[in-house]
Amino acid sequence: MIEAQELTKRYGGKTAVDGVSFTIAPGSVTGFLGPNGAGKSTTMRMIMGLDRPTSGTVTVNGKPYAEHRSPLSEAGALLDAKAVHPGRSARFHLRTMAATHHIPASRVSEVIEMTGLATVAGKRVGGFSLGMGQRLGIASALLGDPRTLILDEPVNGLDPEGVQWVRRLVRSLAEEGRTVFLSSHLMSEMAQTADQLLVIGRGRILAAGPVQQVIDSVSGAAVRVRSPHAADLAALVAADGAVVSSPEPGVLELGGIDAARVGDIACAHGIALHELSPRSASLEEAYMSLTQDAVEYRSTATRSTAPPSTAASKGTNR
Ligand SMILES: Nc1ncnc2c1ncn2[C@@H]1O[C@H](COP(=O)(O)OP(=O)(O)OP(=O)(O)O)[C@@H](O)[C@H]1O
Repeated sequence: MIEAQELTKRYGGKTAVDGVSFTIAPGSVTGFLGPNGAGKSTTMRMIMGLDRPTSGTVTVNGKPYAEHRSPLSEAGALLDAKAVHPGRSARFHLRTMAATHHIPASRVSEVIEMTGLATVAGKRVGGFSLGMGQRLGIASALLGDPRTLILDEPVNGLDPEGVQWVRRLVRSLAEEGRTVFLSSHLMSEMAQTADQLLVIGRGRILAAGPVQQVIDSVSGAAVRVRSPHAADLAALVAADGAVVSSPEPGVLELGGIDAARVGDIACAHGIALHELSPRSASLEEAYMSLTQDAVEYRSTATRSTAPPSTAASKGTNR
């Protein structure tokens, strides 16, 4: 369990995290989403006691992380996969961590197996690919068999098999009752992996809750209907409070009403329906809509009409 109360972090004049309060519950995977610079890494570092809050508090399993007697069994984190001495082997790195935290060496072998590092565990970390570095970071996070896992971009650099592996791993850790809090920029991945979402923009919480609830809160439930009597139906559902639009003759797109209510109204008035489909936005659409005012670094549009030699205009960061 992670609990933040009015958590704030300022760097000079820059407010990276601005009075956020949230609870990350055990037994589920909570996805942490937000544009570049939104404050995700800063929040995660404060949870792990690596950055001191300017004000507010954050606890892990009931206490500030640094106050736990065996912190690695309370929370394990992957925050910066590159933060390992490049001259050390993966096994040496994990053994050193284990020795300083009274974790048995047998656990080092276990996490090496769990993370698929067995064939490279004796090699220098400096020669690792991005994906191997991520696996080592996840192995380090798992070393203390922690009740809470905090993973910043864990699938970054992993191949599709690795991405699936992370998904299965975090799901099974949550099913064991652990708290799993992870960030990712891959919306499709998040939609498949997370149960809950916390969306942050410019240091503030934009949305929080179960994935579908967050999507519906942004896009609203919508229903598509096809009927030979679309105009009659439009008048009836509008009188019931629905927002009606008609993208083509005979087709209605309705907001503010659910499919069951539309079906009941049509039935009560003897109106035939040829299609009645609830529609939901994708997580990506909901995310874009939620964060549109909170994006700090926006790409310029690529001009599709430019000749091939100039069409590859690069997104520029402000
Ligand atoms: N040590 C620091 N000193 C000054 N400013 C910082 C520092 N760390 C972060 N910031 C600023 O705080 C804001 C939040 O940064 P943070 O790294 O937490 O965002 P993020 O959501 O993790 O972004 P990304 O998705 O790009 O990793 C940014 O504007 C960043 O430039």
